[in-house]
Amino acid sequence: MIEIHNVQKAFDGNPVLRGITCTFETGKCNLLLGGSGTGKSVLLQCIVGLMKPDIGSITFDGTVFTNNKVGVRQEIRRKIGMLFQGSALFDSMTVFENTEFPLKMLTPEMTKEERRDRVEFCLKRVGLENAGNKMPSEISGGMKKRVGIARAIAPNCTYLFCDEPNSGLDPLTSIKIDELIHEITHEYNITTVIITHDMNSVVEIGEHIIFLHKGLKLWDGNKDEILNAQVPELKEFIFSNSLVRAAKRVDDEGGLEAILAETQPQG
Ligand SMILES: Nc1ncnc2c1ncn2[C@@H]1O[C@H](COP(=O)(O)OP(=O)(O)OP(=O)(O)O)[C@@H](O)[C@H]1O
Repeated sequence: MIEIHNVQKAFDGNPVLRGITCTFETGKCNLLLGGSGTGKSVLLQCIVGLMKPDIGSITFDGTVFTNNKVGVRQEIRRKIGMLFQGSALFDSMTVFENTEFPLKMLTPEMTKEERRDRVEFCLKRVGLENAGNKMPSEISGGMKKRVGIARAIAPNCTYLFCDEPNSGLDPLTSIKIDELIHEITHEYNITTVIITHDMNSVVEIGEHIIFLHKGLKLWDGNKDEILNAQVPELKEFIFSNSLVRAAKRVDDEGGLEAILAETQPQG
């Protein structure tokens, strides 16, 4: 479990995080949801230690990360896997080498054979058992995300952070990537945090959702509760999504058949 307590961050006097308190639960997909510029990436960077909050604390499974000794912070960092927005693969390395990279960095005690076994296991787990020799330029966007996931879990991460894992993917591939992240989270009991503004992900894998708006947490709950949330900013966010609007219209206007009948060309 990751506990965030009263985290505040400002740039040049402009507050971006205005006292965020929330928890990310173990073994669940925790979605950090919100529109552009609401502070999701800044919060993520504070959590993984790339940025320092001005005020507040961040605790990983009972160990305080903020302002703790370098050794303690490094130990926590080693348990963090990151799936970056653009996958961030090394173009000059094969899929196998990309996946092996964090093992070389973080677990120098592993032998070459142990690393190979682990990489092969992870690539198989994400459905890329035959792609190890390919270069990033030779694979699709969805495959790149899969390599990113394999690389993140290779060192047996306890915490997995995914920055907009669906960006640049078609809807079907997005669902598959969401499903994979969900399966892995449950299989290995990982605390997964996913930055998103994708309502499809909310519906598919939103086991715990934290809604940010202008640097404040305005709501948290799960996918079954979100459509009934009585927070105007959240409602506005949800219903700005065209699919949700369409679904609501189907509901309001007596089903899809009625809408289709109404929109059929006459004569
Ligand atoms: N290093 C920085 N220096 C100054 N301002 C920053 C910095 N990083 C972020 N900001 C500002 O903080 C605000 C929140 O940015 P952030 O990237 O966290 O938004 P976001 O919710 O992740 O948006 P998006 O979904 O568009 O990525 C923005 O106004 C941004 O310009």
